[in-house]
Amino acid sequence: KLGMAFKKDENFGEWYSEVVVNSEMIEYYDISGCYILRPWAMEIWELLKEFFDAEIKKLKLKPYYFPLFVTENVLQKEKDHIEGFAPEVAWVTKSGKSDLEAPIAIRPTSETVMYPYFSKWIRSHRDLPLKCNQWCNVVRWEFSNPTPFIRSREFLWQEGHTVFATKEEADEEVLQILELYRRIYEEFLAVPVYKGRKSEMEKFAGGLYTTSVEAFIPNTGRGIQGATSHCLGQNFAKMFDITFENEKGERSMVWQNSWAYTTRSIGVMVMTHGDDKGLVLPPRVAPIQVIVIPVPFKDADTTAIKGACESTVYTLNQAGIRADLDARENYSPGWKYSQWEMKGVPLRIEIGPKDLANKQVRIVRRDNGAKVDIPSTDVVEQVGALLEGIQANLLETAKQKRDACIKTISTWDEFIGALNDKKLILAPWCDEEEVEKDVKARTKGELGAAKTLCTPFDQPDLPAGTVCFASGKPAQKWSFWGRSY
Ligand SMILES: O=C1CCCN[C@@H]1CCCn1cnc2cc(F)c(Cl)cc2c1=O
Ligand SMILES: [Mg+2]
Repeated sequence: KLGMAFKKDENFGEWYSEVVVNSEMIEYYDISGCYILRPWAMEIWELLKEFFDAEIKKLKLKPYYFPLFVTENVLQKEKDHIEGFAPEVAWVTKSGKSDLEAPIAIRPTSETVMYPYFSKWIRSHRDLPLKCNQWCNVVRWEFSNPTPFIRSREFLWQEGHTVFATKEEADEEVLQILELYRRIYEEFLAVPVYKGRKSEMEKFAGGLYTTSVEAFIPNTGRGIQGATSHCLGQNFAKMFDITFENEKGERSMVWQNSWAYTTRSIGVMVMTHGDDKGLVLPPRVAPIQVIVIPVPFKDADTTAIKGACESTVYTLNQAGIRADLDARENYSPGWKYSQWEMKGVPLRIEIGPKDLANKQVRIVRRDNGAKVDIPSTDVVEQVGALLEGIQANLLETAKQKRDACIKTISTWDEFIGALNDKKLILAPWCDEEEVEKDVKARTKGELGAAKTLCTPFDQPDLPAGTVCFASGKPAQKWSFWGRSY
């Protein structure tokens, strides 16, 4: 069966589940919140990883792999680090029929796994900076509605954990990594994001401050954290006794960062670009950028047509373009068009007897359906230009849709109105946590409460005398508010 049963603008949740399955990214699994990531998803993950890993290697990050398991007493090391998270920790309590002496946790994140060894490895300033990154899975036994890529009980991520002698070095790296996350979203996934700082209430409790890139899903009117880069300050140095002897022979505590992005990024891309024909892939993350399909005609020379298709694929591959041939005999061209549209392949090339005779190929764009006939000799240049055009068009279109959802407000009534209109709200705020808590309390409901998403680095000017939309006190900053994933 082909085609979508649900429409994006009518049944977003069902549409999304259908797209990730029909495009062969996801297979549902018999444990709730767990999903099988199939090649069409893993190849995207690998393309993102290729970029990010190369970039952090330039920053001198070293690859590590720490154990999946952490003992109870180490995990509990610091109450406030894991307060509130305890219910989502998964525990191993038995092996075979026998109970383990002490339960062992499966890592939900790796601070407590790594930092005792950072303490052991770091003695002198010569051991700094320490730059550790691992690509792995983590488990968080969440109970809120599981969603493929977006919220799952196991997910893939990279987690960077770095250690510096000075706060200045840490502060600088936090922003370098955040810029890489922006690039992942805007340059690869074609998803617009805002860089900003989390509030004291929303930040990572164990850290000093949290920065993030924030996306927005217009269909649900919800913000979504794309990736996060924390400065941990010296909090974990204190917890885990990570100190070093500086040049003057004094013992000092280190400054640390930690940062991550996850397979959630793939789900954000699906939600942003998908349409009622299925997935729409940005070329820079498309496992197949061009699918070439022979269009045989009753007595036409099918061998010649197939030959033309094969040489087109070869020529494109030689130019570094990810092209493939769909020469399956048991499917009609029309069926193939629908299937590759469902999988979101950016370009389709059709070659039939007429095209062969005219020494041309027909190219069809997935993003806007445009068809163009081009001379076979120009195929590499034209395909390259079209792929760049699609990449840019997807980002621009997504930016316009997101910007159309932004509502700048100044009063409580306007805030509630915008919230009900599924807007991304930009509001003047007094920056008091009590007020943030109060807004959460006053907007509680089945759709979830409103919260601060981030305080964007790029601040509009705040006229003197502007008051906080919720408290009426003098506003200190503009912040993004809204419901979120
Ligand atoms: O976000 C990152 C970047 C990469 C490394 N980690 C930090 C903070 C992670 C917060 N966090 C997030 N979720 C958690 C869930 C848990 F069950 C426990 Cl015990 C702890 C946490 C927890 O600390
Ligand atoms: Mg969580």
